[in-house]
Amino acid sequence: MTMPPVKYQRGDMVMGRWPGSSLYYEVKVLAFDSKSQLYTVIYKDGTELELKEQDIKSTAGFQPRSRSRSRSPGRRRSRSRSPARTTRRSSSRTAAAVAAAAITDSAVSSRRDTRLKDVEVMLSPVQTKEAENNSNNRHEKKEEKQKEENNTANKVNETTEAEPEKNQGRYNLRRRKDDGDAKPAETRPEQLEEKEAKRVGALASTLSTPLDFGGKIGAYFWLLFLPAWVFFLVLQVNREDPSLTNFPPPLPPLEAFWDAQALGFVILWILFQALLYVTPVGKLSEGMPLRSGERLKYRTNGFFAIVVSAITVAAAVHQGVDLTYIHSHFLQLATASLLISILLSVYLYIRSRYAAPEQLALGGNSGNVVYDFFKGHELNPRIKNFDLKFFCEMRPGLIGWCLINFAMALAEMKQHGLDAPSNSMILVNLFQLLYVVDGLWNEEAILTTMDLMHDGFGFMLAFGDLVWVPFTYTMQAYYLVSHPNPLSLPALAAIVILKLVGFYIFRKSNSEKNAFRRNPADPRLSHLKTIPTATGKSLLVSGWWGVVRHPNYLGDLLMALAWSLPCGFSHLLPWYYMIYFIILLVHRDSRDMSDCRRKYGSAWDEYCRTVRYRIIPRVY
Ligand SMILES: NC(=O)c1ccc[n+]([C@@H]2O[C@H](COP(=O)([O-])OP(=O)(O)OC[C@H]3O[C@@H](n4cnc5c(N)ncnc54)[C@H](OP(=O)(O)O)[C@@H]3O)[C@@H](O)[C@H]2O)c1
Ligand SMILES: CC(C)=CCC[C@@H](C)[C@H]1CC[C@H]2C3=C(CC[C@]12C)[C@@]1(C)CC[C@H](O)C(C)(C)[C@@H]1CC3
Repeated sequence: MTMPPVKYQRGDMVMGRWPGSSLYYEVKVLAFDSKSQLYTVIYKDGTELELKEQDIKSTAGFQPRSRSRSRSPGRRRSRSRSPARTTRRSSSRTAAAVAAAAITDSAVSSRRDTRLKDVEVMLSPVQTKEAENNSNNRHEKKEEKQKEENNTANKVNETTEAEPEKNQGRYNLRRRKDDGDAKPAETRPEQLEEKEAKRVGALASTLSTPLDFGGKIGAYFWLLFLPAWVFFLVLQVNREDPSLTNFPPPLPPLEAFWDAQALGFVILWILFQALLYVTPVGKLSEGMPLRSGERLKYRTNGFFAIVVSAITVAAAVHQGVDLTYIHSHFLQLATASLLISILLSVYLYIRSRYAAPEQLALGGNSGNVVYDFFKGHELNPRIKNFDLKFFCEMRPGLIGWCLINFAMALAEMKQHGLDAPSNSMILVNLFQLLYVVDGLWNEEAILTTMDLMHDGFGFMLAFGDLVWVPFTYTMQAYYLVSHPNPLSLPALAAIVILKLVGFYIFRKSNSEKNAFRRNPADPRLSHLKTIPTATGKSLLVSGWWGVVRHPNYLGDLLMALAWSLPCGFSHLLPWYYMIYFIILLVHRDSRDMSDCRRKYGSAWDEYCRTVRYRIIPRVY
């Protein structure tokens, strides 16, 4: 069977109809999916849509508009206008003005959301002659409004008429279906047939997304560097003087890395956590809507899991189990975990090759085996209801981190003949325990984070969750075992205050965003201002998210500082987490910035203009 030729080519400038209206805007063709027969186009404000061929026209069929031709938006605005246009001038706003005007109290905006019939991006709309005639006759008033110029801003249109309703299901605004807070305005499952949604998912997953982490070469580098770095830290921290001047640490014989019993313990630990995860205790929480419109269910019983784990460990210690084994076999335990994370990543890579397109993440499809293996391609790999990514991120490594810290406290007592751990060790243990317990208590909030919503599950996260977190986040506690650092009372008090301030910012900001994403009409958030976006989702622009663009990172960084301070300043090694964390969060922030720019177009630009700093107010 021969396929009909593709009418529009990648890079063509054409006119694309805006969903639910008779308006056409100049768009650029980005891709065509032969399976779904949908074109991906990009509007001038950066919003991407998938359109059918019948909703695309070549520019030739459109009335030339002298006002918009070959003039920059700036020049157009400053141009003198005909008297006939003066009545419209007030709404011929600059992009910034429109978006600024669109910053509304969330109470108002959520009320407005429920009345919305359409969300419109104003991008120099142009109509076909036919449509214009009709409009002239039927909707004179509306036509007036539609003709107004506005090049890049998103605008929420409250006044659209019935026509959009019948059109809506034919268009696919990418990301709409994974929007949590767009229900009233956007998510109309009955209008979007399942088949259509699947096709959108399929198209989205085949689009190439920009490569992260230094691209293909970067992936090779990270694959080798990350495990090597873990071993470097583990070998270094054991030394009496773990300073950089003693680099590189002497390499032990290869056999020293391996211990079958250690592998057995790691497997047992993971199975134990898996058993707790599947135990039908606790809430079944809904994830954010996927591209297919589906919402997965997650068993969020993390707090139950850590409590049962703590009781089990306490009982084992009581029975005489020597947990200092973890300190003395750290290297072998790390090797065993690395092996498991590699095997898991191979499994994940293979199954992602057979996964349905709508189950894939938007990254990890470069076609390069190493990059895709590293980045991960399947969004939510599951064995029946067992969600591998969620489980790995929240259970064995995270709870294992606390177990290892506790073992380090016991090792410190044993090594120095103490009746109780040192103050520094207690602080590090309690601070990090609080962080983990909080994460598990608010486990549902993880469902609105980048990793869960957008990232595929591959080596990076599998290794990060099973090796990186338990074996490098425990460096401070490990360091303190052989490098005691007595703390004065004022120092101790200052560190505790720092931790609490950081924790407060972290928790409040994460909860605010999570509550808003889950229910934007939440009355507790009615005092907050928001910016509507073309996807139907809004952005918080006051409250914590109006202070900086990532207030949660700020709180996290303050806490990280409080974790390193108890170790003193004699070595750089216990500061490793702080340094790594700054790099990680700065990189995550810029990754998120470009993702959000792609998703929200000029609304995101407006958010960035309103909230100028990324993580630290007035600094960064
Ligand atoms: N300890 C560690 O190793 C570690 C590592 C990384 C992260 N973390 C912590 O994990 C938590 C989650 O971090 P994350 O990196 O996933 O990022 P995040 O800040 O939780 O999520 C970013 C997402 O939030 C939404 N968003 C951004 N600005 C918004 C606004 N103004 N209003 C409403 N929604 C907005 C956007 O998603 P949508 O618009 O699509 O909803 C954006 O993609 C953070 O607290 C972070 O500190 C810890
Ligand atoms: C391999 C490397 C260098 C990176 C992998 C990153 C990975 C270790 C982190 C990515 C997201 C992080 C995260 C937490 C732990 C570390 C990550 C998985 C988190 C579960 C820690 C506890 C918090 O309360 C949290 C907010 C739930 C965290 C969510 C993000």
